[in-house]
Amino acid sequence: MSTAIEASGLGKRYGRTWALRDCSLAIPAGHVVGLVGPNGAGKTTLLSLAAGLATPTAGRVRVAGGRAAGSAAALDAVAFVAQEAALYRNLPVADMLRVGRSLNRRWDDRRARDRLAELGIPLEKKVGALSGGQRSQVALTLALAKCPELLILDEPLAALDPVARHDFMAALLAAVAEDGVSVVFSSHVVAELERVCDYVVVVHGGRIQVSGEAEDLVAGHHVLTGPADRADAVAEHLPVVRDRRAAAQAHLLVRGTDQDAAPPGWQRHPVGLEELVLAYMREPSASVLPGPRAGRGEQVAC
Ligand SMILES: Nc1ncnc2c1ncn2[C@@H]1O[C@H](COP(=O)(O)OP(=O)(O)OP(=O)(O)O)[C@@H](O)[C@H]1O
Repeated sequence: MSTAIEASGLGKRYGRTWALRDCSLAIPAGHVVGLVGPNGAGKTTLLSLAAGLATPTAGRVRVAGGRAAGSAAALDAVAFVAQEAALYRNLPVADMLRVGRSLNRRWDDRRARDRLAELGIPLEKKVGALSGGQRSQVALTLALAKCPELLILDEPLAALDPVARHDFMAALLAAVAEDGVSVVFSSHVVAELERVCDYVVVVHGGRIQVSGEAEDLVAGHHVLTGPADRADAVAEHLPVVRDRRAAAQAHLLVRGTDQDAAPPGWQRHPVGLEELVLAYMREPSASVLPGPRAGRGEQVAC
Protein backbone atom coordinates (compact mmCIF):
# COMPACT_ATOMS: atom_id res chain seq x y z
CA MET A 1 0.00 0.00 0.00
CA SER A 2 1.45 3.36 -1.02
CA THR A 3 1.27 6.07 1.60
CA ALA A 4 0.65 9.80 1.25
CA ILE A 5 2.20 10.59 4.65
CA GLU A 6 3.95 8.15 6.92
CA ALA A 7 5.30 9.33 10.26
CA SER A 8 7.08 7.40 12.94
CA GLY A 9 7.81 8.83 16.39
CA LEU A 10 7.68 12.25 14.78
CA GLY A 11 8.16 15.23 17.07
CA LYS A 12 8.90 18.94 16.81
CA ARG A 13 9.94 21.10 19.73
CA TYR A 14 10.13 24.87 19.80
CA GLY A 15 12.17 25.81 22.87
CA ARG A 16 10.44 23.95 25.67
CA THR A 17 7.18 23.45 23.78
CA TRP A 18 6.53 20.23 21.94
CA ALA A 19 4.36 21.40 19.05
CA LEU A 20 4.05 17.77 17.93
CA ARG A 21 5.01 14.65 19.86
CA ASP A 22 5.18 10.86 19.32
CA CYS A 23 3.29 11.16 16.09
CA SER A 24 2.98 7.86 14.28
CA LEU A 25 0.59 7.48 11.40
CA ALA A 26 0.32 6.01 7.94
CA ILE A 27 -2.15 7.77 5.66
CA PRO A 28 -2.79 5.70 2.54
CA ALA A 29 -2.42 7.45 -0.82
CA GLY A 30 -5.44 8.41 -2.91
CA HIS A 31 -7.50 9.99 -0.14
CA VAL A 32 -8.79 13.46 0.63
CA VAL A 33 -7.69 13.83 4.23
CA GLY A 34 -9.11 16.37 6.65
CA LEU A 35 -6.74 17.35 9.47
CA VAL A 36 -8.60 18.98 12.35
CA GLY A 37 -7.91 20.04 15.90
CA PRO A 38 -8.21 23.08 18.14
CA ASN A 39 -5.97 26.14 17.84
CA GLY A 40 -2.38 25.28 18.67
CA ALA A 41 -2.99 21.52 18.31
CA GLY A 42 -0.03 21.01 15.96
CA LYS A 43 -1.71 20.89 12.55
CA THR A 44 0.54 23.44 10.83
CA THR A 45 3.57 21.83 12.44
CA LEU A 46 2.64 18.39 11.09
CA LEU A 47 1.95 19.77 7.61
CA SER A 48 5.19 21.82 7.59
CA LEU A 49 7.19 18.72 8.55
CA ALA A 50 5.50 16.71 5.79
CA ALA A 51 6.16 19.49 3.28
CA GLY A 52 9.82 19.56 4.30
CA LEU A 53 9.61 23.15 5.52
CA ALA A 54 10.55 22.22 9.09
CA THR A 55 13.02 19.68 10.45
CA PRO A 56 11.87 17.10 13.00
CA THR A 57 13.30 17.20 16.52
CA ALA A 58 12.52 13.48 16.78
CA GLY A 59 11.43 10.66 14.50
CA ARG A 60 10.91 10.81 10.77
CA VAL A 61 8.32 11.56 8.14
CA ARG A 62 8.01 10.23 4.60
CA VAL A 63 5.69 11.43 1.89
CA ALA A 64 4.31 10.47 -1.52
CA GLY A 65 5.21 6.80 -1.42
CA GLY A 66 8.10 6.76 1.03
CA ARG A 67 10.24 9.74 0.01
CA ALA A 68 12.01 11.46 2.91
CA ALA A 69 10.19 14.78 3.53
CA GLY A 70 12.28 17.69 2.26
CA SER A 71 14.39 15.55 -0.09
CA ALA A 72 14.66 16.56 -3.75
CA ALA A 73 12.44 13.62 -4.71
CA ALA A 74 9.81 14.69 -2.19
CA LEU A 75 9.92 18.34 -3.24
CA ASP A 76 9.17 17.25 -6.80
CA ALA A 77 6.18 15.21 -5.70
CA VAL A 78 4.63 17.47 -3.08
CA ALA A 79 2.86 20.82 -3.44
CA PHE A 80 2.17 22.90 -0.36
CA VAL A 81 -0.24 25.80 0.00
CA ALA A 82 0.51 27.65 3.23
CA GLN A 83 -2.02 29.34 5.52
CA GLU A 84 -1.04 32.71 4.11
CA ALA A 85 -0.82 31.65 0.47
CA ALA A 86 2.78 32.52 -0.39
CA LEU A 87 2.12 34.75 -3.38
CA TYR A 88 3.96 37.91 -4.34
CA ARG A 89 1.24 40.56 -4.11
CA ASN A 90 3.01 43.01 -6.42
CA LEU A 91 3.40 40.52 -9.24
CA PRO A 92 0.76 40.00 -11.91
CA VAL A 93 -0.70 36.48 -12.01
CA ALA A 94 1.18 35.78 -15.27
CA ASP A 95 4.49 36.44 -13.48
CA MET A 96 3.52 34.04 -10.71
CA LEU A 97 3.10 31.41 -13.41
CA ARG A 98 6.56 32.27 -14.75
CA VAL A 99 8.05 31.91 -11.25
CA GLY A 100 6.35 28.54 -10.87
CA ARG A 101 7.57 27.38 -14.26
CA SER A 102 11.16 28.30 -13.50
CA LEU A 103 11.15 26.68 -10.04
CA ASN A 104 9.56 23.36 -10.89
CA ARG A 105 10.80 20.53 -13.03
CA ARG A 106 7.30 19.24 -13.70
CA TRP A 107 5.06 22.13 -14.65
CA ASP A 108 1.83 22.14 -16.67
CA ASP A 109 1.55 25.74 -17.83
CA ARG A 110 -1.32 25.08 -20.24
CA ARG A 111 -3.39 23.57 -17.48
CA ALA A 112 -2.73 26.50 -15.14
CA ARG A 113 -3.70 29.05 -17.80
CA ASP A 114 -6.84 27.12 -18.75
CA ARG A 115 -7.87 26.86 -15.13
CA LEU A 116 -7.38 30.57 -14.46
CA ALA A 117 -9.31 31.41 -17.65
CA GLU A 118 -12.18 29.15 -16.51
CA LEU A 119 -12.21 30.94 -13.17
CA GLY A 120 -12.20 34.34 -14.90
CA ILE A 121 -8.97 35.40 -13.17
CA PRO A 122 -7.09 37.81 -15.49
CA LEU A 123 -3.41 37.01 -15.93
CA GLU A 124 -2.42 40.68 -16.07
CA LYS A 125 -4.00 41.53 -12.71
CA LYS A 126 -1.67 41.95 -9.73
CA VAL A 127 -2.10 39.27 -7.08
CA GLY A 128 -2.64 41.96 -4.43
CA ALA A 129 -5.62 43.30 -6.37
CA LEU A 130 -7.45 39.96 -6.34
CA SER A 131 -10.09 39.00 -3.79
CA GLY A 132 -9.15 36.55 -1.02
CA GLY A 133 -11.08 33.79 -2.79
CA GLN A 134 -9.34 34.49 -6.11
CA ARG A 135 -5.94 34.50 -4.39
CA SER A 136 -6.73 31.10 -2.88
CA GLN A 137 -7.70 29.83 -6.33
CA VAL A 138 -4.43 31.15 -7.80
CA ALA A 139 -2.49 29.39 -5.04
CA LEU A 140 -4.39 26.16 -5.75
CA THR A 141 -3.78 26.55 -9.49
CA LEU A 142 -0.04 27.00 -8.95
CA ALA A 143 0.02 23.96 -6.67
CA LEU A 144 -1.84 21.80 -9.21
CA ALA A 145 0.39 23.00 -12.07
CA LYS A 146 3.27 21.28 -10.25
CA CYS A 147 1.46 17.99 -11.06
CA PRO A 148 2.00 16.81 -7.48
CA GLU A 149 1.35 13.34 -6.14
CA LEU A 150 0.53 14.88 -2.77
CA LEU A 151 -1.14 18.23 -2.28
CA ILE A 152 -0.91 19.72 1.23
CA LEU A 153 -3.10 22.70 2.10
CA ASP A 154 -2.95 24.50 5.44
CA GLU A 155 -6.35 26.03 6.19
CA PRO A 156 -7.22 26.78 2.57
CA LEU A 157 -10.76 27.79 3.54
CA ALA A 158 -9.90 30.29 6.26
CA ALA A 159 -10.31 33.49 4.22
CA LEU A 160 -13.23 32.35 2.11
CA ASP A 161 -16.93 33.13 2.35
CA PRO A 162 -19.32 30.14 2.22
CA VAL A 163 -19.83 30.34 -1.56
CA ALA A 164 -16.12 30.72 -2.31
CA ARG A 165 -15.47 27.87 0.13
CA HIS A 166 -17.89 25.64 -1.69
CA ASP A 167 -16.39 26.54 -5.09
CA PHE A 168 -12.85 26.02 -3.83
CA MET A 169 -13.61 22.55 -2.48
CA ALA A 170 -15.48 21.64 -5.68
CA ALA A 171 -12.42 22.69 -7.70
CA LEU A 172 -10.19 20.65 -5.41
CA LEU A 173 -12.36 17.54 -5.72
CA ALA A 174 -12.48 17.91 -9.51
CA ALA A 175 -8.68 18.02 -9.56
CA VAL A 176 -8.51 14.96 -7.33
CA ALA A 177 -10.90 13.07 -9.62
CA GLU A 178 -8.88 14.08 -12.70
CA ASP A 179 -5.38 13.36 -11.37
CA GLY A 180 -5.83 10.95 -8.48
CA VAL A 181 -3.66 13.26 -6.38
CA SER A 182 -3.65 12.67 -2.60
CA VAL A 183 -4.81 15.71 -0.64
CA VAL A 184 -4.22 16.55 3.00
CA PHE A 185 -5.77 19.78 4.25
CA SER A 186 -6.21 21.30 7.67
CA SER A 187 -9.41 23.07 8.55
CA HIS A 188 -11.49 24.41 11.39
CA VAL A 189 -14.64 23.97 9.32
CA VAL A 190 -15.62 20.57 10.67
CA ALA A 191 -18.99 20.72 8.87
CA GLU A 192 -17.16 20.56 5.49
CA LEU A 193 -15.46 17.28 6.28
CA GLU A 194 -18.47 15.06 5.67
CA ARG A 195 -18.89 16.31 2.12
CA VAL A 196 -15.26 16.38 1.14
CA CYS A 197 -13.06 13.99 3.12
CA ASP A 198 -12.80 10.24 3.04
CA TYR A 199 -10.07 10.15 5.70
CA VAL A 200 -9.82 12.11 8.94
CA VAL A 201 -6.99 12.91 11.32
CA VAL A 202 -7.65 14.75 14.59
CA VAL A 203 -4.71 16.29 16.47
CA HIS A 204 -4.87 17.51 20.04
CA GLY A 205 -2.11 18.90 22.23
CA GLY A 206 0.54 17.87 19.69
CA ARG A 207 -0.62 14.25 19.57
CA ILE A 208 -2.62 12.29 17.04
CA GLN A 209 -5.97 11.57 18.62
CA VAL A 210 -7.95 10.07 15.74
CA SER A 211 -6.83 8.69 12.40
CA GLY A 212 -8.87 6.62 10.01
CA GLU A 213 -11.09 6.32 6.98
CA ALA A 214 -14.27 8.35 7.42
CA GLU A 215 -16.45 5.38 6.51
CA ASP A 216 -14.78 3.10 9.06
CA LEU A 217 -14.94 5.73 11.77
CA VAL A 218 -18.66 6.30 11.20
CA ALA A 219 -19.38 2.56 10.95
CA GLY A 220 -17.38 1.96 14.12
CA HIS A 221 -19.44 4.28 16.33
CA HIS A 222 -23.07 4.82 17.22
CA VAL A 223 -25.19 6.86 19.56
CA LEU A 224 -27.27 5.26 22.30
CA THR A 225 -30.17 7.20 23.76
CA GLY A 226 -31.94 6.10 26.89
CA PRO A 227 -32.95 7.00 30.43
CA ALA A 228 -30.39 9.23 32.18
CA ASP A 229 -30.86 7.44 35.49
CA ARG A 230 -29.53 4.22 33.93
CA ALA A 231 -26.74 5.84 31.93
CA ASP A 232 -23.98 5.23 34.48
CA ALA A 233 -24.72 1.52 34.58
CA VAL A 234 -24.76 1.29 30.78
CA ALA A 235 -21.64 3.45 30.33
CA GLU A 236 -19.70 1.25 32.73
CA HIS A 237 -19.75 -1.65 30.26
CA LEU A 238 -19.23 0.24 27.01
CA PRO A 239 -16.40 2.25 25.43
CA VAL A 240 -18.15 5.61 25.69
CA VAL A 241 -16.45 8.48 23.85
CA ARG A 242 -18.87 11.19 24.96
CA ASP A 243 -21.65 11.22 27.49
CA ARG A 244 -24.30 13.93 27.25
CA ARG A 245 -27.31 14.17 29.47
CA ALA A 246 -30.33 16.41 28.93
CA ALA A 247 -33.07 16.27 31.56
CA ALA A 248 -34.22 12.63 31.71
CA GLN A 249 -32.40 11.46 28.61
CA ALA A 250 -28.80 10.43 28.04
CA HIS A 251 -26.93 10.41 24.68
CA LEU A 252 -23.89 8.20 24.67
CA LEU A 253 -21.52 8.21 21.72
CA VAL A 254 -20.09 4.72 21.80
CA ARG A 255 -17.44 2.81 19.88
CA GLY A 256 -18.90 -0.35 18.43
CA THR A 257 -20.33 -1.76 15.23
CA ASP A 258 -23.85 -2.43 13.95
CA GLN A 259 -23.63 -5.92 15.38
CA ASP A 260 -23.58 -4.65 18.96
CA ALA A 261 -27.12 -4.81 20.34
CA ALA A 262 -28.49 -1.79 22.24
CA PRO A 263 -29.07 -2.45 25.94
CA PRO A 264 -32.75 -3.09 26.80
CA GLY A 265 -34.71 0.18 26.89
CA TRP A 266 -32.10 2.04 24.78
CA GLN A 267 -32.17 3.06 21.13
CA ARG A 268 -29.20 2.92 18.82
CA HIS A 269 -28.69 5.63 16.13
CA PRO A 270 -26.03 6.10 13.49
CA VAL A 271 -23.59 8.99 13.97
CA GLY A 272 -22.49 11.56 11.39
CA LEU A 273 -18.84 12.41 10.77
CA GLU A 274 -19.22 15.97 12.07
CA GLU A 275 -20.79 14.83 15.34
CA LEU A 276 -18.12 12.16 15.71
CA VAL A 277 -15.20 14.52 15.14
CA LEU A 278 -16.65 17.16 17.46
CA ALA A 279 -17.15 14.54 20.16
CA TYR A 280 -13.49 13.53 20.01
CA MET A 281 -12.38 17.16 19.96
CA ARG A 282 -14.39 17.71 23.14
CA GLU A 283 -12.96 14.60 24.80
CA PRO A 284 -9.19 14.81 24.30
CA SER A 285 -8.62 11.73 26.47
CA ALA A 286 -10.49 9.50 23.99
CA SER A 287 -8.72 8.27 20.94
CA VAL A 288 -9.21 6.03 17.95
CA LEU A 289 -6.23 4.97 15.92
CA PRO A 290 -5.56 2.05 13.59
CA GLY A 291 -4.78 -1.16 15.43
CA PRO A 292 -6.60 -3.01 18.21
CA ARG A 293 -9.74 -1.36 19.54
CA ALA A 294 -9.16 1.50 21.95
CA GLY A 295 -11.65 2.77 24.49
CA ARG A 296 -11.82 6.00 26.34
CA GLY A 297 -8.43 7.16 27.47
CA GLU A 298 -6.57 4.36 25.75
CA GLN A 299 -3.96 5.38 23.21
CA VAL A 300 -3.17 2.69 20.72
CA ALA A 301 0.07 2.94 18.79
CA CYS A 302 -0.14 2.64 15.02
N1 LIG B 1 7.79 28.93 15.20
C1 LIG B 1 7.30 28.62 16.40
N2 LIG B 1 7.94 29.02 17.52
C2 LIG B 1 7.47 28.68 18.74
N3 LIG B 1 6.35 27.96 18.96
C3 LIG B 1 5.66 27.56 17.89
C4 LIG B 1 6.10 27.87 16.55
N4 LIG B 1 5.21 27.32 15.69
C5 LIG B 1 4.27 26.72 16.44
N5 LIG B 1 4.54 26.85 17.76
C6 LIG B 1 3.75 26.31 18.86
O1 LIG B 1 3.49 24.96 18.58
C7 LIG B 1 2.15 24.61 18.91
C8 LIG B 1 1.43 24.07 17.68
O2 LIG B 1 1.29 25.12 16.72
P1 LIG B 1 0.66 24.90 15.30
O3 LIG B 1 0.79 26.19 14.56
O4 LIG B 1 1.24 23.70 14.68
O5 LIG B 1 -0.88 24.61 15.68
P2 LIG B 1 -2.17 24.61 14.75
O6 LIG B 1 -2.94 23.39 15.12
O7 LIG B 1 -1.79 24.76 13.32
O8 LIG B 1 -2.92 25.89 15.26
P3 LIG B 1 -3.99 26.88 14.52
O9 LIG B 1 -5.23 26.07 14.34
O10 LIG B 1 -4.17 27.95 15.53
O11 LIG B 1 -3.37 27.34 13.24
C9 LIG B 1 1.52 25.86 19.50
O12 LIG B 1 1.65 25.77 20.89
C10 LIG B 1 2.39 26.97 18.95
O13 LIG B 1 2.40 28.06 19.83
